[in-house]
Amino acid sequence: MITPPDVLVHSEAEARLAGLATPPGALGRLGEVACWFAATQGQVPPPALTDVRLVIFAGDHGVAAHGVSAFPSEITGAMVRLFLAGKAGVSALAATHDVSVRVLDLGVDADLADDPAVSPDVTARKVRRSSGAIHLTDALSQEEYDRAWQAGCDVARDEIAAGAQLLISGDMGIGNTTPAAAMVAAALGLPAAEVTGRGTGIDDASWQHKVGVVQQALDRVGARAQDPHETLRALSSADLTATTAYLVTAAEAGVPVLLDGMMSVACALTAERIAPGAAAWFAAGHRSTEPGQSLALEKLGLEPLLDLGLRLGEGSGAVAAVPVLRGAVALLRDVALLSEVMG
Ligand SMILES: Cc1cc2ncn([C@H]3O[C@H](COP(=O)(O)O)[C@@H](O)[C@H]3O)c2cc1C
Ligand SMILES: O=C(O)c1cccnc1
Repeated sequence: MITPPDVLVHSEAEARLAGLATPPGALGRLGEVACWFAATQGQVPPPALTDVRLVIFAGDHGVAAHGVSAFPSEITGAMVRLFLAGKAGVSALAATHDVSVRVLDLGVDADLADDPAVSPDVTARKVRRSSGAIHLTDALSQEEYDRAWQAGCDVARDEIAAGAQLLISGDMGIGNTTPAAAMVAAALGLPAAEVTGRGTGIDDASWQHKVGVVQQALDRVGARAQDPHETLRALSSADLTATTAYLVTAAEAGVPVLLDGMMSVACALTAERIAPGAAAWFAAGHRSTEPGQSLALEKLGLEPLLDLGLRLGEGSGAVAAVPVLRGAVALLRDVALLSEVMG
């Protein structure tokens, strides 16, 4: 069981919120998320939110070759290069909101280590080239699983040691909404049709096919999906396993996480299965268009800060929510108390 954020500090934060020179409740969800952040920092008023770190977990998925995505796997490696060049969607948001970006290749099909523009720390923890096609075979061997898990733990510890006040997980991997859907179905005991979305934008016929693939994966794994580690090994991938380990490690270390879309939240749901109580350290950045993401958030008891119709991934929805959280923290820190104003 994970130790939750400090309950006494949370009450103290609520008392300060109630005393601010604002009508009671006027700050709505901003007030709630500010109190949550204060509790994670163990301090009222909380420190200003300055050090926010995004780690993008990249990897390819064997299932992508089976008609589940609108795009080919070659995009994954190309996007990793674009993150490193600071030119992807999430790069623009992260630069605007002062969020650092680190990219980790756990299982990209392309051999990025050959590229002089890719620094060795990006590829140092690579587990394999492309995880297994989950409807036909387990995503990872036990040995690969252990290495992916360790990589996620290590990168979280690294970012925490470097001063992270808040962590974000991002994803890059064509086809990854398929394993993420399988992870949510396994956790919630739901059929594939309820959790499967359109990912990069597939048509009706491809969606029907994708539902069949997710269901085939669930049927193949059977009762093994009752175990969260087996769920990851059989139904996820190197990148999603590392993401889950990163989230568990953050919660164990008492560092809060702002969750992103389908992949981030599927991993958060799995992290909660592995380490009950972990979700108390998570806040939801945004609501994605993937149905499985909303179902998983509901199960975790998390209400997203933003609902913008985003379906990009990369950590973009969480990074877009950083200024909202920063503003909430500033309100709890910097607004005068009504008692002071009234003398
Ligand atoms: C150019 C491009 C950039 C992306 N950035 C994130 N994704 C997102 O889309 C993919 C998941 O959707 P699906 O399961 O349908 O393949 C992942 O790579 C995810 O990170 C992208 C996808 C594309 C095409
Ligand atoms: O929910 C997401 O993050 C998402 C949705 C579609 C494609 N890529 C990511």
